[in-house]
Amino acid sequence: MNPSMTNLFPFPEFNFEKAPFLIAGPCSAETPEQLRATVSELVKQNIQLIRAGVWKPRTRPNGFEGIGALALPWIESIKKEYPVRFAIEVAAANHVEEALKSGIDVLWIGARSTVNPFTVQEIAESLRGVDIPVLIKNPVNPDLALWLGAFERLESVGLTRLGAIHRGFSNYRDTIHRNSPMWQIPIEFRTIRPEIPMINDPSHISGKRILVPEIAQKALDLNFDGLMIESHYQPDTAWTDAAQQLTPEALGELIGYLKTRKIHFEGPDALHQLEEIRQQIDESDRELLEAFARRMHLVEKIGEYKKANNVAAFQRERWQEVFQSRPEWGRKLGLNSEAVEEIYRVIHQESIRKQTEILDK
Ligand SMILES: O=C(O)C(=O)C[C@]1(C(=O)O)C=C[C@@H](O)C=C1
Repeated sequence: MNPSMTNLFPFPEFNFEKAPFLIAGPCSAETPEQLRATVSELVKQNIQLIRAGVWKPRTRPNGFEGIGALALPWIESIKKEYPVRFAIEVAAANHVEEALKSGIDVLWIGARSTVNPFTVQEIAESLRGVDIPVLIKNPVNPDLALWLGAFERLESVGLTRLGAIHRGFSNYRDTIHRNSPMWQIPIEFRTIRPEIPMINDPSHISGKRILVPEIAQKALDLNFDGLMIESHYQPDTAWTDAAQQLTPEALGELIGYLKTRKIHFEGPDALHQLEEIRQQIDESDRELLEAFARRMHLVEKIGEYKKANNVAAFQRERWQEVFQSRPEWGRKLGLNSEAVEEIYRVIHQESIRKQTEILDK
């Protein structure tokens, strides 16, 4: 368990030992009955932090845009009945004001707000001097700097209890996922800000309940600190995101079979073996780089030859030949041909950079 989770959620009753830490609840608060029924079932699954959308940013107008502040008294009364805390989304200063007045425990900034520095700044200003956990979803577009920038804006007004939510990135057309996970972005985020807990939202990435388990498991394989999963007592009747919500019972089953991973290897034998394999990796990386340097040397040689003969750096036909054959060579060696393609894209970029440098010298 990441110790910074206890800093993020300084609630003594929260049980972080029972990994993964879960936030669950309906996409939207719809009616007092729906919210109460969902919470009463989630409590049976040991959920301690309930999510519920109160103000809903919708892509198109005239849809259900959330109950708004009218749902806040429902939350207050449910909190008196059940041992739960609530997290809601805020997208403007007046949302923050209403949420704080109603004793909401945790706020989150949605993907459509993170994308807009004015909105994030407005929310930050409205939170100056307030000590409350705030979770920041990744922006809808795959822009790591924008995501990091939102944290900096909240930190600059003195907020210290911050967490990140990875909810995936928008697609132009429908793909298998509603939002592409682009796992490398949260990985890079955690390399830069390792102290910030990272929560995965498999519901918004998958968009379909059937895909929620594999995304949730992948997040745990990557050692995410928690999961935020949409759950509704009658998902098929949900007013928003009906396809991706799980019943509390299905959520309980999912929790039962998700596997959490240890952060590190344990015991001298395991460590010794790991060390040995890592030494072999160091060795093959050296060989790889030597091969790359040899290749670049040949590319430079062709570059000089191109300069002497006044020939363009980019040679489409030869490049197509290389680009088509190498993934196939890789595949025969048991490698993932898409990864080989990716590597050759980068290699070609570097060849072109080097040769244009030579041509323009
Ligand atoms: O074959 C060439 O002309 C090269 O310069 C080598 C190379 C490569 O990296 O393989 C680089 C640039 C060209 O567009 C095609 C291929």
